[in-house]
Amino acid sequence: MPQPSPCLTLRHVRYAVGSARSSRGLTEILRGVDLTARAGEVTVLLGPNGAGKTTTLSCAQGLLHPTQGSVQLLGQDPFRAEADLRARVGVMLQDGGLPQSVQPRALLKHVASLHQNPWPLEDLAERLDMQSFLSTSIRRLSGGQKQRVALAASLLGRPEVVFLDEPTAGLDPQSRQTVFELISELRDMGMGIILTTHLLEEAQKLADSVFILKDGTVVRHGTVAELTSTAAQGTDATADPTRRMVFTASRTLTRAEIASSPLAIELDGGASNGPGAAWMTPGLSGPEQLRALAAWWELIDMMPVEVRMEARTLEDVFWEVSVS
Ligand SMILES: Nc1ncnc2c1ncn2[C@@H]1O[C@H](COP(=O)(O)OP(=O)(O)OP(=O)(O)O)[C@@H](O)[C@H]1O
Repeated sequence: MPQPSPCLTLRHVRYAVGSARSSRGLTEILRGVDLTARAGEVTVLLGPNGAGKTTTLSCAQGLLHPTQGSVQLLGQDPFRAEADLRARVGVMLQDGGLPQSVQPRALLKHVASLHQNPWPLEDLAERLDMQSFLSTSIRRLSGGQKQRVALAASLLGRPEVVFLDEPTAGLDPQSRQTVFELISELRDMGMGIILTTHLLEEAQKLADSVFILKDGTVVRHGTVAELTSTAAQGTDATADPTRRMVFTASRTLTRAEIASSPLAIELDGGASNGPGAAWMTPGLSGPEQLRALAAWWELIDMMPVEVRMEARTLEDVFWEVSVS
């Protein structure tokens, strides 16, 4: 099947702040970002705090001009584009960007009036379960309610591309599910959706394409299946990259014990060493490695509370990238 056309491309985008002449010099925030997002797909940007996600989105939206490299958004340079491009692109403002004294209904009506073929307000409000607070001033809304107002404002113009910076931050599980469903539907309607999130489970469910940033560059990219089936760095070449084993320790492991493990082990998902901590080993090639681990448990006199095999997830890939 032919790939859908790109709605956004970033080629070798560099962005620096400061001045070569000042004592502090130039600080490079983006160090050559390459990224392609396609119409009818959800493209997710992941990365630890400070990786450069927001700066990448700002360059993609034309809010910042790259120091080097090029950006094409719907075939145009967004930094120099005219108003017609703005009407085709939706951007979700963070809470601080919403006018606080206005009611959502008035704000959304105003936004709708700026577009030729807006989404009917009542319909969108119903989809996002917003009817009960359309007439409450934004200042008095909860964080999750404000989040939905911002999302609705970005979608009202039926944009071809929408940028969503952490669209489900602060939402309860039910509202999060509502937003997931809406995003999936918009994708199926052909919208290009570019989003950042710290919720890796959400990224795994929604993403057609994932870009993991670290220190201002893309360190991994691909579909979730591609990322989770690529062997982790430092893994035995014979290991199955799609599987990992997790065991829950009954007590704290000493440094010497960890170093004596026959397979590299890491605390799972940022857990801390202690009783009940989950340790994982990425990729097991066969039962002989499990036997070696069991022999090690016997040697250090530690019987795990739980042992399980799991499919490798996007979260595993994220942690591998974050600690490497
Ligand atoms: N104008 C600026 N001047 C100096 N440093 C900046 C500027 N803008 C961003 N930075 C730095 O660049 C790095 C990347 O910032 P950015 O906001 O793009 O990261 P992020 O991946 O979105 O992080 P988070 O997940 O915390 O939102 C950070 O270390 C930030 O402090």
